[in-house]
Amino acid sequence: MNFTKMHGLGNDFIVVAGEAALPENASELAIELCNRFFGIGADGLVYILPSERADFRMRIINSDGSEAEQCGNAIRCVAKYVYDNGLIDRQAITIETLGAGVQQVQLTVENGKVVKVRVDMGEPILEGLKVPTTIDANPVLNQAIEVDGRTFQFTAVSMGNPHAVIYVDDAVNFDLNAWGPKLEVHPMFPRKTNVEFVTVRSRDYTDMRVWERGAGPTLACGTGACATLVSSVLNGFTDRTAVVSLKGGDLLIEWNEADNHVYMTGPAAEVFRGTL
Ligand SMILES: N[C@H](CCC[C@H](N)C(=O)O)C(=O)O
Repeated sequence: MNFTKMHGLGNDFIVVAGEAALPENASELAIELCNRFFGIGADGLVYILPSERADFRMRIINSDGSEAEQCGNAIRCVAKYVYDNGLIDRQAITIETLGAGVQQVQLTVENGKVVKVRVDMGEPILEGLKVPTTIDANPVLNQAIEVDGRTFQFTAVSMGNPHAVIYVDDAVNFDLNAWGPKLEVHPMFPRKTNVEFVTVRSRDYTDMRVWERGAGPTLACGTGACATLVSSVLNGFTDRTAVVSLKGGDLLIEWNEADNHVYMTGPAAEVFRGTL
């Protein structure tokens, strides 16, 4: 099996193209290959598959073997892969995902290689029961949630996958490992959740650190950055276009008022290729 190791702001993936469909053992493969000691090491295993509705289809399996509906950093890596490897020669392409259907993707190319990708991440889902959470509200804003005697307040946003956005005084130094795993599996989230800890710095700049569902602490989360921007607009903290600054780098996120779509712009990189 040939693979390409890629990342979006340090959120890293094993990318596999050429399969006609998701292999039966994709979940076990993801657990084995994403292991950073006994395998290749990555946050997820990504398959580029044929699509009847788009140029390509992406399916992403977290390092714990669970399939996610959507992955912002991975979709930028897929876009780079297909252009750099000559599978497509257009700079406006479409990629289908489980959670957001057919997505428009715009490539920026320098010296024949993709250096930046702008992705239409679709419309945010704000109805609490559809995120899903157990809270019947639309939207779920500043919902109290208690874990181990500490009460947080979260705003719920789905980008196809569930996110709980929590505002804290110092996201950069927040103890992610202490609280992330407990919130991820809280019963308020029937399909678990990604958790974003956010500090708003200005109307167009936020710091965010993420504990990902099925992957743990990652250096960046594209859908999490989209959820952070949407939540920050809903709470009146930022304008509709802002930088979400992650441990691995910055993403530019826009929640377009006219079409209600969220647009994410950021880099994608290839690190190495290999054969298993
Ligand atoms: N762990 C996430 C999937 C990957 C999302 C993240 N890596 C991104 O860039 O959006 C989930 O289970 O919903």
